[in-house]
Amino acid sequence: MIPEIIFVNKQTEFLGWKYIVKTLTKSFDVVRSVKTMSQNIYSILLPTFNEKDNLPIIVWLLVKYLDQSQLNYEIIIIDDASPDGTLDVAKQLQKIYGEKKIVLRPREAKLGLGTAYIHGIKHASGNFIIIMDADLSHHPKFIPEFIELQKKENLDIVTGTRYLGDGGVFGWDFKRKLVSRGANFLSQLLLRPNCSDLTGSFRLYRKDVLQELVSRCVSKGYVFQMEMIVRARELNYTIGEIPITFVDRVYGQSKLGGTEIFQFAKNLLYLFATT
Ligand SMILES: Nc1nc2c(ncn2[C@@H]2O[C@H](COP(=O)(O)OP(=O)(O)O[C@H]3O[C@H](CO)[C@@H](O)[C@H](O)[C@@H]3O)[C@@H](O)[C@H]2O)c(=O)[nH]1
Ligand SMILES: [Mg+2]
Repeated sequence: MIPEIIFVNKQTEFLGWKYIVKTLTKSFDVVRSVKTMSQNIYSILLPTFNEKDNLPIIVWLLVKYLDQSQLNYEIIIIDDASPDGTLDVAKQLQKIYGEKKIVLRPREAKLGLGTAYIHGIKHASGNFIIIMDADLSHHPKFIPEFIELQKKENLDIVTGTRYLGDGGVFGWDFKRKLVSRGANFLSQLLLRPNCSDLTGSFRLYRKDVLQELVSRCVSKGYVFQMEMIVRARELNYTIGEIPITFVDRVYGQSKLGGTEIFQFAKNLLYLFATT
């Protein structure tokens, strides 16, 4: 009789512990998921046109640096019917990393960089948006720095700058450097935006701020970047700057041509006259 009672007691004791462990594990899970839910979500927009060789590398680097920083994120690829098969590569990446991490939002034709961003924003589920080039000119290692500055100063926008501190440009020929410097100099002179790199396109925005800016922007091409900062200043949004290194692409070609430069000059004068 006595050994039986001891056995029953031992069994209830064991079941009791099992119950406590189970309940604790459940509560930890709840705490963990509440913590993740309250975290920010970052939507990274990658516009692509003929980037089949660059896309796998940039995605790998993004996953590496964002996972390392334990961030919640999604990568939205906006491909404009690239003839080199970029979309097929993007589909393979989606199979590898999953549909939650890699979101595909292709378009039927090459409709321009500015509208590619607008298209991406419509499908973004994050409360912060990161805009960057897909050709490895913008290194994902800078993203955690953008986020840290945004959090520290509670900023609306953080923009990468090639023209402050340790920032710089590598691999461009003299002509391209002149175009970039010239565009920045003229914009600074005419618009006085109080931002050192107006034409750069590596940026972090609060989503609602970006939506507001986009609704006020008239530019469609590369000049879109400059207009966003000018409009942000108009609306008194706060902007921080992080020095970045911009390295010219290894694979493929730049899509910036004479038409884009002409558009830039036209829109610069328009902004000068209207703001
Ligand atoms: N979807 C889509 N993507 C495009 C298009 N045009 C360009 N892209 C993508 O946009 C990114 C930048 O294009 P590049 O052609 O590599 O630009 P860049 O000459 O290197 O110019 C860079 O520097 C300029 C400042 O000096 C920036 O103004 C510009 O945004 C970009 O960062 C790349 O990922 C490219 O595939 C388009 O029409 N549609
Ligand atoms: Mg480029």
